[in-house]
Amino acid sequence: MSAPYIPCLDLGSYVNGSEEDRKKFSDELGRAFNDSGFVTITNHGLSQELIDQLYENIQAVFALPMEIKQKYEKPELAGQRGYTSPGKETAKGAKTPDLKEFWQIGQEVTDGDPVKSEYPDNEVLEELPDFNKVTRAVYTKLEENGIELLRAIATYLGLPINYFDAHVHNGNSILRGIHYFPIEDPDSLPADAVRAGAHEDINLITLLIGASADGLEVLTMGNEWLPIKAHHTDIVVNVGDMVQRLTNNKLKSTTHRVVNPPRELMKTSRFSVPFFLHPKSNMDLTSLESCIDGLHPKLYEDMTAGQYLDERLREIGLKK
Ligand SMILES: O=C(O)CCC(=O)C(=O)O
Ligand SMILES: [Fe+2]
Repeated sequence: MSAPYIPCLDLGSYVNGSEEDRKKFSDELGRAFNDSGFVTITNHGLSQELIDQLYENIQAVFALPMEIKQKYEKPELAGQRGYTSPGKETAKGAKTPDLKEFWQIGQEVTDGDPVKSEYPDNEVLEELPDFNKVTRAVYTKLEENGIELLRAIATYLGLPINYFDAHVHNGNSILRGIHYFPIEDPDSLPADAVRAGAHEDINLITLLIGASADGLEVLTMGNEWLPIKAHHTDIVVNVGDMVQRLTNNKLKSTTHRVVNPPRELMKTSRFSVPFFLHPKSNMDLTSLESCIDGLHPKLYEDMTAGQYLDERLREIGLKK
């Protein structure tokens, strides 16, 4: 169950519901994104079996010896595919890198779309053949959910329901498996070292599969950190900077972080799997005219999604 500030919505009522149910879902989603920028979602169509397989596989990857994992670390890909070791990503504006390692999986283009040439190949993990199959299934399901959520947002914004469809078809989305590793000696850490420093997501929207332990917090409008209490099987969904830009801050890309566990749990791992839904790089993120008026002057420079992503990857240290 989530705190009332973060509503829990039934995605099944949108995907399979009546016109009235769909309108209600889209209004509630839009209002929440206008307010806290976060919701949790039930009835998302990912079976418990698939989620369990995902976690088994994610845990198995990070349990591999470092020399195996590093075979799949390609700094020239700016962490966008395969493995990224501890100490590489630093939240924008922070000095100390996050206490995490991660693995990224990107889009597979299979319909002859020329956008294929823009995407590096996925790293195929030879040691765990199931990993590639399971993560691909999760990628596809989360992408489908994300497209439905963007349709509901388009309706809320008064845009044609399929406004985002062509932009996200074969988009540059990323599934990221994260391991927040055990901290053996907390006293040896810099005082500002955290699992994930306060940040906003870069992409359109993020869908996060039930993190394996507490720790995720969002910054409320009252400037307080609120822990997210999602049920293990729920998906947490939040607005990213690309939707915030497009809507000239009508929908909020809310700051969030992952805090370190209490001292007695420092030696435990935390796993989570966000899916960062990105459009194709040529999507224009110029703020919608309908979101600009005397009370809401235009805040952002015009930019494409590709230009914006490039700028942000440099800011967080993944791209040199
Ligand atoms: O691990 C989590 O619960 C959140 C991760 C996150 O916010 C991110 O990777 O952008
Ligand atoms: Fe995030």
